Amino acid sequence: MIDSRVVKSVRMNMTEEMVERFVDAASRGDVAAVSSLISRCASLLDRPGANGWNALMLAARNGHYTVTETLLSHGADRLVVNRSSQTAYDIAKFWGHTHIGNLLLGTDNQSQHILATTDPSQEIYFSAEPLDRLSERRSDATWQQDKQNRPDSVFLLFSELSPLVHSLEPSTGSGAQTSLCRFSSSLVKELLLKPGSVLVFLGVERRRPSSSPETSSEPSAWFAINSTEDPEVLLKLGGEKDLFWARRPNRDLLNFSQDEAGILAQARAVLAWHSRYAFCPTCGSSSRSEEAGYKRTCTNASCSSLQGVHNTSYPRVDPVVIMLVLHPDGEQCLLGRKKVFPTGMFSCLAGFIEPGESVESAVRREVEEESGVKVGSVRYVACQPWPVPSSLMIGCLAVALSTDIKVDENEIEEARWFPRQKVIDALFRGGSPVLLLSPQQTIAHQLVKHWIGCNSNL
Ligand SMILES: NC(=O)c1ccc[n+]([C@@H]2O[C@H](COP(=O)([O-])OP(=O)(O)OC[C@H]3O[C@@H](n4cnc5c(N)ncnc54)[C@H](O)[C@@H]3O)[C@@H](O)[C@H]2O)c1
Ligand SMILES: [Mg+2]
Ligand SMILES: [Mg+2]
Ligand SMILES: [Mg+2]
Ligand SMILES: [Zn+2]
Repeated sequence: MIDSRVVKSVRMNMTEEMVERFVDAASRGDVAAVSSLISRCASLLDRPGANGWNALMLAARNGHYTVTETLLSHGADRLVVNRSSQTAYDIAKFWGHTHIGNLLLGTDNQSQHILATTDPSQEIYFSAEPLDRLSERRSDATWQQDKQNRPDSVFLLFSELSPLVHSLEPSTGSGAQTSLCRFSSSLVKELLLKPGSVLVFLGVERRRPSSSPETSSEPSAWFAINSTEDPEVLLKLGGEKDLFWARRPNRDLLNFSQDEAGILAQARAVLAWHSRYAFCPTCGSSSRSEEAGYKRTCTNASCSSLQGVHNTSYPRVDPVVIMLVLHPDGEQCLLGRKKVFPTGMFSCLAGFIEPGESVESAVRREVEEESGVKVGSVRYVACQPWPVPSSLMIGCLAVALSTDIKVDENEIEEARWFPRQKVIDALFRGGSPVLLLSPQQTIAHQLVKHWIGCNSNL
């Protein structure tokens, strides 16, 4: 006679073994095994393995998109937590699998749609890093000279900080409307000898475009030049091509591909610093560019800036907080408009961080100064280099403690609480006379989208 306890224990072992096989398949990204095991035993879906992690968490941990999708399509519960109280979404986010995080946030078709549109590669405009900056090479004059002479090196041309660009055919499909004009060393050789030219080494390509011929085994170096020569004369350097200067910073700089925008953010901010620091901030003597454009040194031998390290000798970045303030009810957000905004446009509040201030304090101070609203908790979300001239926008979500609005009319014309649905309409159904958001290339837009995405799971 078989002891029923033995049968039960054997069954339990078999189930546990199956659970382990199932979570292991999810962890390895084996979609076929995951699907076949679910079809044999649907109850496996949310079962945790011995370490407390279920299949969805492991797929999220290891970046397996299709497995995550399969598990969700079978109804996996995305709110289950592991022993550290993390959901699969928390895990995907922690390990940087943004696309899986977005997938996990969606609860229905509507929010899937919303989230799908938040992922045009998920990169924040101006923040791509296609070049390796190779900072250790900046003081290697021989290496720099060699790179400047190479035929495959790329030179970008700026006049008064505006880049020389050409229009792209819409058929390129990248969404970019303009592209940076690339010059070879022979074309800019003479320009580099002019006293008003400033040269900055940007870095070397991390990846070679597959279409470009393998002219050398080394990746191409990129440089930026700001010239004070007559812009009309400079245009002729490009030959017959249809080139123009992208002059309006807040508009013309937003039409590039993600990679070019990243290069532009670096080049323009460093060149802007050169144009503003031609004279030493310590003694007023002239200063000269060194370290491939990453340092300016005072020409006055007795200047105290030559003793020790001084931040005035290096390119400057101004930190700015930009925040989407949420109403305590979680269903509205605070947006403001400056007088200069187009009609109907509202955006996140923003302000420069002051010396001796934390990000959180700056968020609370700027929101209260500009809108009269008091803010409690603050959470960092993402940042964006903003090369106008050289800010770093530090994007946060913040929760209001008070709701009465009293704007500082010097900075803001109007601030209002906008219900979630109005914001969704403005994001996904185009702007309306009621609410027009800033373009998607801005972090303000991305913060709003992020809030809508997060909220869809609540
Ligand atoms: N990418 C985006 O989504 C986005 C959105 C909003 C603002 N921004 C940028 O953020 C920056 C700051 O926003 P703001 O204008 O509301 O800031 P703000 O609220 O601090 O007000 C600006 C004022 O601060 C003072 N100020 C203090 N430190 C400064 C500094 N280092 N440089 C210039 N002025 C300084 C000046 O008097 C200036 O007029 C703006 O330059 C804007 O270009 C970007
Ligand atoms: Mg302010
Ligand atoms: Mg402001
Ligand atoms: Mg301020
Ligand atoms: Zn000096």
